Amino acid sequence: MNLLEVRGLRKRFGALVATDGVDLDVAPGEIHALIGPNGAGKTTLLAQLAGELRSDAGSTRFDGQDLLRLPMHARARRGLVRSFQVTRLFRSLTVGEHLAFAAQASGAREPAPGLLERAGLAGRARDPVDALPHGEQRALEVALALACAPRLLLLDEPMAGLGAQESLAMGERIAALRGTCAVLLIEHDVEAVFRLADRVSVLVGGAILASGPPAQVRADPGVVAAYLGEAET
Ligand SMILES: Nc1ncnc2c1ncn2[C@@H]1O[C@H](COP(=O)(O)OP(=O)(O)OP(=O)(O)O)[C@@H](O)[C@H]1O
Repeated sequence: MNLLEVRGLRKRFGALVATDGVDLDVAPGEIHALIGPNGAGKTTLLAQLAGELRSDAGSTRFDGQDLLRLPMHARARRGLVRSFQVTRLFRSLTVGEHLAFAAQASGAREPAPGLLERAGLAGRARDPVDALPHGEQRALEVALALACAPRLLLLDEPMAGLGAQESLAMGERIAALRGTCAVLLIEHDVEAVFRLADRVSVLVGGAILASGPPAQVRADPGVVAAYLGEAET
């Protein structure tokens, strides 16, 4: 059974149809990448799934349960967790304090053992977030989401703004989650996506153009014409 099943999802902003009847499946433990041109509706779709934006029509089932009326925090408690940028407000708190808050907010008493190591932040628990280099702040964002014990982690461009080395390290950390929690990630770095993902879905004009294993999607003439031709040159 799929962990996430999205059917006919729609979202309109005035006259603009941002999400135009999206069907999407995410299997337990898989790494699923959502790619597509700028303005295709990727962030909007992620916000709808997280419960941050209300959908106009369609259904979203998570672990067999209809999410329609569930607000964001209730979705997070069921294991559908979106990562957010570390806010400026709390930058003087330590890495350990951030993780403790995130764990408590999700109903756990403390962060799972080994979380810092899994996030690539071993030895950083007592450091203020201010002191972390950019790559480690992005790693902390993933760690905060992991502290909420996700079964499906939603990541919006986790490699954006990272250098080549940091980007590779982030990819390895995401790959290490395979099988323990599912990941749905938006990413513009096409090479990273095709290395990392078990399945890739391509969103164009608010609708899914293709979905399948990376090699199949990469060879799809419709995908090449609509996105990859441009993204890979
Ligand atoms: N709150 C909003 N109000 C009005 N229009 C919006 C709003 N949010 C997004 N849009 C529009 O919806 C469309 C989809 O935007 P979205 O940010 O979801 O695309 P995206 O695929 O994530 O793009 P990018 O890759 O550039 O981040 C765009 O035309 C955008 O301008």
